[in-house]
Amino acid sequence: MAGAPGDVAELPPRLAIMLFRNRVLLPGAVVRIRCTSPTNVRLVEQELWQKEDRGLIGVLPVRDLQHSAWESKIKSSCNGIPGKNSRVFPDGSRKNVCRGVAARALHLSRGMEKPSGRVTYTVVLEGWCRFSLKDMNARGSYNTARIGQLDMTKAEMEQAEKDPEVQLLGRQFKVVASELISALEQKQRTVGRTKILLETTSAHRLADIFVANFENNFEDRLAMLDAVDLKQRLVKATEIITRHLQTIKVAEKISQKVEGNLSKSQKEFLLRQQMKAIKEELGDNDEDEDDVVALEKKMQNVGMPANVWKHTQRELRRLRKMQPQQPGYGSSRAYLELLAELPWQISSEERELDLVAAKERLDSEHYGLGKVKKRIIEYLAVRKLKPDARGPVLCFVGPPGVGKTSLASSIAGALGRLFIRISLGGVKDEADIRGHRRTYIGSMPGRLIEGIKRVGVNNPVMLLDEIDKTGTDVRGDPASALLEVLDPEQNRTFNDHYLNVPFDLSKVVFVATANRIQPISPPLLDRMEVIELPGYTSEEKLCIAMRHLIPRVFDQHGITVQHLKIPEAMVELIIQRYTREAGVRNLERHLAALARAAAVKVAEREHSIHVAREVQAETTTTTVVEGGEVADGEIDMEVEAMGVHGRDLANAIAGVEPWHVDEAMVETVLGPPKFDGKEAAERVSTPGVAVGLVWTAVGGEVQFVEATAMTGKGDLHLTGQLGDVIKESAQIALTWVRARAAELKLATGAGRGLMDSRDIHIHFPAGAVPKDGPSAGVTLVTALVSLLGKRCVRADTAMTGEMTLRGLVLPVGGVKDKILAAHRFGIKRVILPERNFKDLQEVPANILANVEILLARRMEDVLHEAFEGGCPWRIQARM
Ligand SMILES: Nc1ncnc2c1ncn2[C@@H]1O[C@H](COP(=O)(O)OP(=O)(O)OP(=O)(O)O)[C@@H](O)[C@H]1O
Repeated sequence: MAGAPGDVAELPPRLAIMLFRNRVLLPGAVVRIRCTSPTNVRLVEQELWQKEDRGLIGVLPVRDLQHSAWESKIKSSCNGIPGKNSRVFPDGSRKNVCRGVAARALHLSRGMEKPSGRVTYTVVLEGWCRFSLKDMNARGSYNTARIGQLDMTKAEMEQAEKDPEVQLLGRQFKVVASELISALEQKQRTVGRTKILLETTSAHRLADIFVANFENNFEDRLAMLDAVDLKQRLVKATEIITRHLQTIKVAEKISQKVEGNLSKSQKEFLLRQQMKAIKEELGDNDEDEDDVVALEKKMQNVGMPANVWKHTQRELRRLRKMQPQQPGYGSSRAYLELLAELPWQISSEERELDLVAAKERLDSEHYGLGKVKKRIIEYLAVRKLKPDARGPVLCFVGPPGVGKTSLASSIAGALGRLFIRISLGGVKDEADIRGHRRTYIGSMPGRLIEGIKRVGVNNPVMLLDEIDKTGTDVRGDPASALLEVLDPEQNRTFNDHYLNVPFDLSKVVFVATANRIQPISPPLLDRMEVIELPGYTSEEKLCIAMRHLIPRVFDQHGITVQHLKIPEAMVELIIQRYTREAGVRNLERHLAALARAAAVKVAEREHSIHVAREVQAETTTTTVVEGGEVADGEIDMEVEAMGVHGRDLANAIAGVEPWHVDEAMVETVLGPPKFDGKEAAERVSTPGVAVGLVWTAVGGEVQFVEATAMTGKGDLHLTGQLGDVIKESAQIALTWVRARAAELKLATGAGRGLMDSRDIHIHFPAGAVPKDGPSAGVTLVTALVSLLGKRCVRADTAMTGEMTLRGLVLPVGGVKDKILAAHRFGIKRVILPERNFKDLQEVPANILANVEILLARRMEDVLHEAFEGGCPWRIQARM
């Protein structure tokens, strides 16, 4: 026996029969079965395992219901009754279709023997050819049957295949079969082996194999088994496979239709669900994803311009693709959060500008400053008439604490806009204004965008504080970035490097402040209108303190005039002895210190009142009986404790005298006076010291110049924080003095010796204030003449001015500030270059009434006024 299944030479007349419950083995099909029942185990053992040759057995399909019936039928009717080989159906009918398939074992394996002695076999069987059951013998340990071969032999088959009808049916079947293979191939199932069979195997054999492979229905398989006739078999197989093919096609169509009906968003939803599931599997936190959704929602509502929205969408997509642990996720998120938080469309409502109210507001918040307030009102009036007018940017220039910031905030109040202060002090990097590009690690938006984010509206009043303190270095020029900010043409599309999309700053009202004009770059200055605030006189400071600072400080510390009284005299004392500033910042600080001290006292008082009442409550819960007699049980009046907490505090101590600030208290709180008005007199009490007036970033300043002589070769040494110009001034001063030694009567005696053989050392001791102005020439000469003539300069005199080699005194700047500084310092006489006369108009009258101004054209005039009478070289002053 050889060849492929179906190519049957001859079957033996009797075969051992194995019953297949609800399964049909067809020729060409391969099954793997595990035999555990004693009958089958014995069958396998004897018919297959113990035979050297490959054994053949008969496989007979039976229905479940039939199974037991068969057992009995086989015993009663099938056995030994030829012609009764019929299949018994549940309805009791009998059909003459009792057929099976002879099968050969391709592989056999024997299971381990169990302790009970039982063994099992696993058999791989291949269907070989159909047979009919003639009779069954169940007398042995398993069934055997006499059989008759049904399938044709190879030679008969070849003959039959020549029939054109068989050939046609065969071709038809192969067409359907190959269609099925291609349909399955599309689904990427492994159908390779079946495909090969299609080309190499005859149609009738293929029919059995296809049905065995693709059809699970017991009845159909049974029908196939019954189809002994070739034509019938091909027709049956074509029908079964066609049906199978249709089912696949319909399923395909339905799934395509369903897919087509899914909208893009549904697909996205499905994909997201899948992603969520995957993330859950991976243990990734899904909160971030929810956050991103919230972020996107927020962004949809902030009214971004279309181009920004497009850009944002792109960034969002990028973020979604990232894992939260991935580097760059955090920065990408922070960036998107900034985009979501910026007020693209949010403006605070600008109320109708009431100029009268604005003026009242300015007056109520600031004392004096008449000119400044006038200019602000003009500025507001223009805005009222033409709201989108591209007026100049106001720039308040003045020393610290003169109210620049608070004026800007009053403008915001008058316009009904929000106020934001951007500090530009020390900004040297352009990125501080414009932000870093996002490629930098730790990049951030610039201060302007950051400020806009903080304030939350796109039309605030933005104060560019200390605009003069921006410097230029290798990291770029912040001033040029500011130019763009302040230019109405350009700030509509302000481009912050970090933001990377334009932001409209055109609705922002810019106000700037500076201590000095000089450091501001000319193009920037050109875009601004400078309003100077020079500093206050003592009288102005007193008024500011009484009207504005004290009420504000009290309010900030939760105390009232019922707790503390600061008399004017004490405020004056603080102004004179504890502060020497142009503004009122330190004054405010000192007043705050007094208020704090008072707050402590008030709190202590509160505590003592509280305890006293409680004691009273306990001891006075006694009975008071009219007539003065105490009678048990007769209660007329009960005395109750008073609550003195919280708001009752003011009432509780209402009866208590307010705390009056006196000199002793000022000293206790603020320490001993810092300035006593005698400093100048003390310092000029030795020859070689002169008092000059200089101008610095913090306004006018009093400056001592000390000159000494020591053994040397007649060199000049200069110390202090000095610039080149002042060094030159010192050289001119020495040259001038040496040239006039005789005239000044310095060239004789000790003076002469000092002049020629000794080094001169000039020192500017006042702190670390850099001094570069040219205006120290006059003071330097005076100090040298004092040193060499061994005469002291008048104690109450200060001077300012530059000079030429020929002794002409040149005009200088900042005269008003310098005179204010001298006044603060307690100096009574100021020597000025004659040509600065016009500057005196700016000096408040009350100052001029207190400080004597002496004007000089030549250096000799200055010297005449600087030294106290009796000067040996007294020169006629030309005033
Ligand atoms: N004329 C004034 N009337 C009332 N208060 C004033 C006046 N000038 C200054 N102040 C008060 O003095 C304090 C300091 O003023 P502000 O902070 O505006 O000074 P500034 O000139 O901006 O100083 P800086 O240049 O240091 O920022 C504030 O409390 C301010 O209200």
